[in-house]
Amino acid sequence: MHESGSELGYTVGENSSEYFQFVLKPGCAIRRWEYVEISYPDHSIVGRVERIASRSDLLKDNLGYEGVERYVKNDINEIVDICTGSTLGTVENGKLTKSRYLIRPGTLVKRAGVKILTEIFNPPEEGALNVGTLIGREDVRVSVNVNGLRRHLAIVAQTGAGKSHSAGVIMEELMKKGASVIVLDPHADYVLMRQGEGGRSYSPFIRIFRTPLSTGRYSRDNVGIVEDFTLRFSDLEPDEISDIMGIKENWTNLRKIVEDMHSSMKGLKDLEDFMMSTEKIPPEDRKKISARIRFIKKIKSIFSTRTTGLKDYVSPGQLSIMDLSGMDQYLANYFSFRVINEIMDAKVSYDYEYPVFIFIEEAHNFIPPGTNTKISQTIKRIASEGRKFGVFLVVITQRPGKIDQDVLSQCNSQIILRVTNPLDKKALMDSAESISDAIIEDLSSLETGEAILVGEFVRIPIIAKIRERETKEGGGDVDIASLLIRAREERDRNISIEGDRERVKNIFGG
Ligand SMILES: Nc1ncnc2c1ncn2[C@@H]1O[C@H](COP(=O)(O)OP(=O)(O)OP(=O)(O)O)[C@@H](O)[C@H]1O
Repeated sequence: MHESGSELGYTVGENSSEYFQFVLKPGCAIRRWEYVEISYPDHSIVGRVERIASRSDLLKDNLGYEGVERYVKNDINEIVDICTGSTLGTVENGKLTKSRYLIRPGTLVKRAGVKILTEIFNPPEEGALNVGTLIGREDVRVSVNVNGLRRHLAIVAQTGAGKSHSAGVIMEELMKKGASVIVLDPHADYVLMRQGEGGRSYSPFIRIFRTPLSTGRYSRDNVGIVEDFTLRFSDLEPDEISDIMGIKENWTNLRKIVEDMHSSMKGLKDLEDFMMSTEKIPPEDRKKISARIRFIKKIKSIFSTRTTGLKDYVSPGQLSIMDLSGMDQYLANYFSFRVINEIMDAKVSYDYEYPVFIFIEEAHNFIPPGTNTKISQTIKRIASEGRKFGVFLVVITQRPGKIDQDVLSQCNSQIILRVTNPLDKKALMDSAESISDAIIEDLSSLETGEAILVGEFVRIPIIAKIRERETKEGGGDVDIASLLIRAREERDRNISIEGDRERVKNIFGG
């Protein structure tokens, strides 16, 4: 790392309050996105290097190899390195404001110091969530402000770029602050969070719920205590029974039959009663509903003597992970709807005082554009009204182009990791004014774990390296090479066992 505060060069040519360019001091190395500082007696202007170019007026492209070699061998060096920077703002009395000062040619540019960068990117605020460090400046921590999550957060990137990792970091920080957090986890990416050295300190605050229908990507031995998310049949409305039976919302005939069966039931109304009630409906209806009845019988393990409720999964400082792995999407939708609808009801009626954060992994599967399912309606409602009641979304997706655009544009803060697909870039660009052309251009060149943070939770767009996780990750990339070594070893073991058997057979016969 280069010394902070060291001289880098002087401004040249035309400069403005937004952009400036400087000629680099010989021997100085600089990288794109590095932070620089122009100091005046009463304020400092902080900028970021956006472009680096090197120019020679002598070494023209028509010179030919020998010509260039002659200059180089005679040490004729008149190469000029020009850096173009954009101003991030002016720091005056420790406060960052938009820069309106003129930068004149011939002004000294220095590498930005730790102090000034820390003032900007990691201000000492109660609501600061520590998410990582500045790219190229591991000595400068970056935090985002929890109050900026008031208008929801989107975490967007192509697969493998670090969405779940980043979401886990935000969850850890929220737990430190005592937030109530719910995670809808269709691929069991978060169920190992209680494991590992760091995870153990969080484990008293993490509960994992799994419906008996979730296949569970990791066994209970790996995950530890997992609580069943169950339903008591008698707590269900006819509409919910239809949802569970996989009867679509517009299949009104079948829904009506379920309603008739439900209203013909007497007494306890458990699943057995419900199935018996097919006897009380006309034979043609019985025929129509028979396949769905067979289906609900197959999934009867989700029913129990108790419905898992709000008090189980919402509590101050608790992170509740809903492991939905292996479930059909419509059942995942039903359970997710149940959970977030109950949260919204409790918040609207002021039954739960504290803010609740709902993380939705693979959000494009819950709210694809143009759908009007109960889960999508509820998510849309939270996106537009949640902030009034203290319910905040963290929407995680690899397909910003394949998610309801209203919900995406209600997410006023965004963590964007590597994205290369042009359609997804366009969707991002359309979703927020704060995402400029320059940001979109940079998205393809981000490394795994590098992110652009934009919107209400930061003062200015930041390019950061998201910090290491303290809790254990699930669902990371598999190391194919080491797995193949194990596969070869197993194959060779099998071959040698076979060989031994063969030899024994030859010695003893048969
Ligand atoms: N900031 C980071 N620091 C270190 N490693 C990281 C970071 N971000 C991601 N990784 C690693 O990169 C791999 C992919 O990350 P992750 O699973 O979070 O990606 P993803 O975008 O959620 O992928 P998918 O869409 O497939 O779920 C993981 O092995 C993870 O540990």
